[in-house]
Order: sequence, then structure tokens, then C-alpha cells
Amino acid sequence: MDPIRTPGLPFIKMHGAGNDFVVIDSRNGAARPVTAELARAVGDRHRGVGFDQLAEITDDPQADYRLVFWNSDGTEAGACGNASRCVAALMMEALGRDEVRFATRRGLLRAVREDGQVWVNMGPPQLGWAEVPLAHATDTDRLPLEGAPAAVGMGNPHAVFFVDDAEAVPLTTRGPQVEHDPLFPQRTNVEFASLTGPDRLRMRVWERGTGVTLACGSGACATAVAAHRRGLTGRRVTLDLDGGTLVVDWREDGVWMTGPVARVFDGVLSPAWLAP
Ligand SMILES: N[C@H](CCC[C@H](N)C(=O)O)C(=O)O
Repeated sequence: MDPIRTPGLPFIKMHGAGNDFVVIDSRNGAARPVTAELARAVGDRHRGVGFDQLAEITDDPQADYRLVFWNSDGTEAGACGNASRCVAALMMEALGRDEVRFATRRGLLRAVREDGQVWVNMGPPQLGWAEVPLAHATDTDRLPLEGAPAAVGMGNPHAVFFVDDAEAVPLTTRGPQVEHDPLFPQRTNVEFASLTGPDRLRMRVWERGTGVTLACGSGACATAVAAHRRGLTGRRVTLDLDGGTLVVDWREDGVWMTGPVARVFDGVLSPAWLAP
């Protein structure tokens, strides 16, 4: 056997506005190699590859494919907007189509390519307290927490704070405090946003199970929805995140989102590393 080109587990490294992913294709009856332990090991930026989320593509009888999302702490995420866009771009290319339907824990989602941009419909926002989920009945537009954030579910929970200056927020202290607040029985992703122009927001994010990331698609959707509910913006919003700009459009049939997609490299996890 060639000692350098060894077989192993192939993956693709991608990012969407700096929100980075390892994509593993487990379709066609391939054994499902991804476990919480593997996700943690691959997610380690020093000893593994590093990612914000690992997206595993699997077979689904009702859709073109199914997506399973893992955080770098080994927990599963119910939704991931940027990985959904990245994988949709990959699958549109592979299938030679401008539209794909994929299954997630939340249900069937759709992505389309329009004018070279991949848009994903993340579904309608979940605005009831039990859907987010929150620990008890309360107004999701203004939670009884310091800073009165809004709670929005996008298949995963989000707490959105509107602040004068998102740049000034101490993300690494406020983020984990809110993530672990007892009001969120499944913990929460945390966004801080400030209005910078008409229908334009600056947003920074602390992700549940991952920490500070350069962008978060479901977080951008949740923030746009919360901003519109508060009368701060219209239904189509541009969000400037640390790693790039996302556009969200809250339409009749769900919250659509688009932004940049990059395929960075194709790699193979070596068998020796996989089974030391
Ligand atoms: N980066 C993702 C969201 C990951 C959310 C995850 N941290 C969770 O536990 O819900 C996005 O683009 O939507």
C-alpha cells in the first residue's frame, strides 16, 4: 500500500461567510461513521481539522438527501443555515440542478439557485415559547432577562439582543451566560445586533456548543425576524457579520437566507488517526 496516499474517511472543508464546516458524505448505504466522539475529535482545531459544524449527508427516501449537523462539542444541532447553503451548492453542482430538497431534524427544506446565489428556505420561525423551547410561558418578543432579548426558534433556539453597539458587547462572557440561562432548557444560540442603516444590521454571535463564530445563518434568520417583529426593519434585511454579509428575506412560505459559499479543500482523515 502507498504509505502516503492511504485510504481513509474523505471530507470537504467549506465555509459560508467564515462559518466553517467539515462535510462528510455518508450516502448510498455507506456506514455512518460520525459519532459524537468523532465530531469532537475532528472539531479540535489543533488535533483534528476544526469546524464550527460538521454536516453529514445521508440518504433520505423523501428528499434528495438528509443533513445531520454536529457542533464541535459533539452535540447535535437541529438546524444550520450556512451549512445548509454550502451543502446545497455542492449537491446542485453534483446533481446538475438549480433546486434541491433535503430533510433535517426540523423537516423538509428547500434550496434554490437564483442569479448564481444559493438561497435556502429555513422554514417559518417558531415564535411560541414552547417551540423555541423556553422553560415556561412568556412573551417571546421580550424575555424577562437583562437586555430583554427576543426568542426565536429556527429549528434551533436563538436569543436575540438589540443593542446600541454590537461591537462593544463582551461576547465571550455574555454569550455563555445566556446560553446556559435556565430559561433555555436546551441551551441557546445568542445574537447581539445593532441597526446600522435602513434594513441593515450589524450582528455578532455566540453559538451553542461551539462558541464565537464568524457567522450563523439560522442566527441571522432569527435576528431578522426579531427585528421585523419589533418594527426595526422590513422583512428583507442585510446582516453584516464578522465573516461576511448575509441577506434574509422573511416570505410567506418561510425565512429565506443567502450569502457567500466557499469550497476550501478536499481531504481524507487518515485511518491511523481515525483508529489510533
Ligand atoms: N452555524 C449555524 C447554526 C449552528 C447552531 C448550533 N450551534 C446549535 O447548537 O443550534 C447556522 O449557520 O445556522
